[in-house]
Amino acid sequence: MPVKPSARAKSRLEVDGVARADLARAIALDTLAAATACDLVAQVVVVTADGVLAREAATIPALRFVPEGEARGLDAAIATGIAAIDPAGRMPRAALLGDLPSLRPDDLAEALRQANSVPRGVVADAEGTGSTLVTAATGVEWTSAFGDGSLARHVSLGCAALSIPDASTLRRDVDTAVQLDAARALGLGPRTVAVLSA
Ligand SMILES: Nc1nc2c(ncn2[C@@H]2O[C@H](COP(=O)(O)OP(=O)(O)OP(=O)(O)O)[C@@H](O)[C@H]2O)c(=O)[nH]1
Ligand SMILES: C[C@H](OP(=O)(O)O)C(=O)O
Repeated sequence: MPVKPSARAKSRLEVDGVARADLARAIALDTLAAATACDLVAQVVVVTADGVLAREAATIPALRFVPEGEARGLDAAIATGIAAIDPAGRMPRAALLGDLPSLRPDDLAEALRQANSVPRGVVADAEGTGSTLVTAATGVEWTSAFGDGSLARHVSLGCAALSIPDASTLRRDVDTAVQLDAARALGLGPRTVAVLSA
């Protein structure tokens, strides 16, 4: 999971009375907590340069932090994480965006179960244009092309679009206040709720 330093993250997320960096970090922490609670996940690896996030995540079990180093941008950060844990592709790997504050472990498990039967997989975001999860099976070289309109790019890289319900919490990434409202309707994680109600 790539996580941008909170001071620079979620530039489009304006919520009255809430510090954007605190909200961005809480969203990332809720996403991390859900991923670590997923039965099909052996290890969650976070690639970040955000030291505060690393400290606050100390209460979440079994996380591994990889420094971002010289890598620049989302795909480079993911590639750094993959290289740190499994450069030869000896196990199935997945990149999960860190801005899914409603994520439920079972929704991630459903996608990973489906991913087991394809060489590469992708989960579309709720709008149907971006991506929230990209997977690669054992022995398949890692590649990702996140960013605006990434779903089509991932499909052209050979990722099968996984069949995940529209309302799955795995599809609800949050960049704007409108998307945060949509996430709230699915049920936000406790850290995000705490920041919003402080
Ligand atoms: N480590 C790392 N993570 C990134 C980087 N860019 C984006 N991410 C993470 O990738 C996920 C999706 O990020 P975006 O929605 O594209 O970026 P954002 O900064 O959160 O939001 P915007 O300001 O709206 O672009 C989030 O978990 C981000 O924290 C990066 O350069 N490095
Ligand atoms: C990263 C990007 O999503 P965003 O969060 O920028 O909408 C994507 O869909 O690949």
